[in-house]
Amino acid sequence: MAATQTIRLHNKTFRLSIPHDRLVGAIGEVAQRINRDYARRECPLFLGVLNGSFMYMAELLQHIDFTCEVSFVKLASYNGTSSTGAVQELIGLTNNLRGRHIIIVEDIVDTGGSIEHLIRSLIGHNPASISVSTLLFKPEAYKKEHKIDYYAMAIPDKFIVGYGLDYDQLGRNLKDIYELAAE
Ligand SMILES: O=P(O)(O)OC[C@H]1O[C@H](OP(=O)(O)OP(=O)(O)O)[C@H](O)[C@@H]1O
Ligand code: HPA
Repeated sequence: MAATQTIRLHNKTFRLSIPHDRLVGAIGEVAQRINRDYARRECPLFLGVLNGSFMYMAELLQHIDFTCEVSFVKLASYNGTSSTGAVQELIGLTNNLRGRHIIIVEDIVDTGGSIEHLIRSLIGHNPASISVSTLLFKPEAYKKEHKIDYYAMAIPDKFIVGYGLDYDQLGRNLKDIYELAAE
């Protein structure tokens, strides 16, 4: 069924930006790169960042062909459509990370504040390696130095929802990605 062209969430209108089949195609391609790079590493750990990463994680892992573990942590930094700048504490980490190869799984890297905070916390656990995988990357908004190793798609600096991403908690269930329409 064709995707709806515009939707309303709370008081805002969003228009269709990236249809589901393009997301899935791009995830398949990035998964093949991860498969090549990690084929010889001992049981890598995919570490998803909740809430937004759940859809990307579910699709990505169906394309991963090496033995791996999966876990999730939580950070929260956003209110409404702009960053509060205050990244909160990392919660939910129960794995022993010493000597592990960690692949962080994010729905979006925007300013980079969240992954910078997460990477700093993870380094303290002495993992063997850390890489970043994200469904979407906003290069024009990115303010940090850490390399974004695996991104399925680079997108313009516009607020988006769908496929795990929310506007004030709504829109995460949408199959497609929508961008905020000018009022
Ligand atoms: O690169 P940044 O500017 O830090 O933005 C990216 C982060 O913001 C969103 O999380 P949010 O804190 O909104 O939590 P959520 O996943 O529960 O929506 C998103 O899931 C990333 O984790
Ligand atoms: O564009 C976005 N949409 C939803 N959540 C986000 N978190 C960072 N950037 C975004």
